[in-house]
Amino acid sequence: MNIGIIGTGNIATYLLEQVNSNKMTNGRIIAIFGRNQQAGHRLSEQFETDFYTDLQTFLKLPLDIVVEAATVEAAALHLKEVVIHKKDLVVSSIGVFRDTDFLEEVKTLAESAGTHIFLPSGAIGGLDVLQSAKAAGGLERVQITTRKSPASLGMEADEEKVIFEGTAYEAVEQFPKNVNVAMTLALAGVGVEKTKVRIIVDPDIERNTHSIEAEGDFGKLHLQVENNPMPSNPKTSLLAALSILAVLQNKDGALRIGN
Ligand SMILES: NC(=O)C1=CN([C@@H]2O[C@H](COP(=O)(O)OP(=O)(O)OC[C@H]3O[C@@H](n4cnc5c(N)ncnc54)[C@H](O)[C@@H]3O)[C@@H](O)[C@H]2O)C=CC1
Ligand SMILES: O=C([O-])CC(=O)C(=O)O
Repeated sequence: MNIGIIGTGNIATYLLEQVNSNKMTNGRIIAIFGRNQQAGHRLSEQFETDFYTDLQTFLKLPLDIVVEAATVEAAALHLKEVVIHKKDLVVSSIGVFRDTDFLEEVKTLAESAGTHIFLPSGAIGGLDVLQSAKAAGGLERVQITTRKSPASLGMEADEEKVIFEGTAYEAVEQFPKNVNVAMTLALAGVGVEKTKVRIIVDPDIERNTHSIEAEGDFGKLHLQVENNPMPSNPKTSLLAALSILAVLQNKDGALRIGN
C-alpha cells in the first residue's frame, strides 16, 4: 500500500516514524505534501520519503490512500481533489465537516470514484456504540465534556473554568484545533446541532480528557478517555495519531471488529 500524507506536523511525523521506520503497517509513506519547506525537506531526508509542495504533482503519484493531517482550512482546500484523483482518504481535521454540504459533496465524489473515506475515532471512543444505538433511530441524547490543560488549549488560566458550552457546530467553529472529536461524535450520533459540547480549561490536569454521555432506546453510555498529549503538539492526543495508524493497519483486512 502506497500512502501519502498531507501535512508535515506532529501527526505526520508520528506516522512516518511508525510506518516507514518501525514498519507498523504493510504499507509505506512514499510522499508527503505540505507548505512548510523546511519541515518537508527534513522529514523527506529522515524518513526516505518524497516531499511535494504542488498538490497536483503529489496526487499524480501511485498513491492508494492519502492521510490528511494538516488543518481544517487545508482540509477544506484539498480533500475534494484527493477524491477526484480516486484515492482513498483518511481525514484528521474532521471539524471541516461541520459544513454538512461539504461532507455530502466529498461523499458523492467518493461514491462516483469508487473510493472510501475513513474518519478515524481520533482521540475518543464509543462511536461504535452511537452508531449501533441509532441504527433503528432510537438515539436521543449525546454530550461530550472536554477537559484540557491551558497549554493544550493554547491559553493562560490559573483555575478551572468552563470556557465553552454549546453545540458541536459552534464548538468546532470556535476551537478548530481542539475539538475535532465533537464533530466525529456528531457524525456518528445525533448531528452537529443536537450534540452538546462543554470545554473546560483545567490547570491541574495533564491529560486531554474527553467524557462522553449518551442515552436512548439502547440504554446509557458513559465513557471517559484520559489521553496523554503528544510532546510535539500538546493540543493533540497520542490516541488520535494511533487511531490513524489503526485505520491503515485494518483497512484491507478480511475481519472487521465493531459494527
Ligand atoms: N480527529 C481527532 O480526534 C483529532 C484531530 N486532530 C487534528 O489533526 C490535524 C493534525 O494535527 P497535528 O499533526 O497535531 O497538527 P500540527 O499543527 O502539528 O501539524 C499541522 C500541519 O499542517 C500543515 N499545514 C497547515 N496548513 C496547510 C496547508 N494549507 N497545506 C498543507 N499543510 C498545511 C502545517 O504546516 C503543519 O505541518 C489538526 O487539524 C488537528 O486539529 C488532532 C487531534 C485529534
Ligand atoms: O487530541 C485531542 O484530545 C482532541 C483534539 O485535539 C481534537 O479533537 O481536535
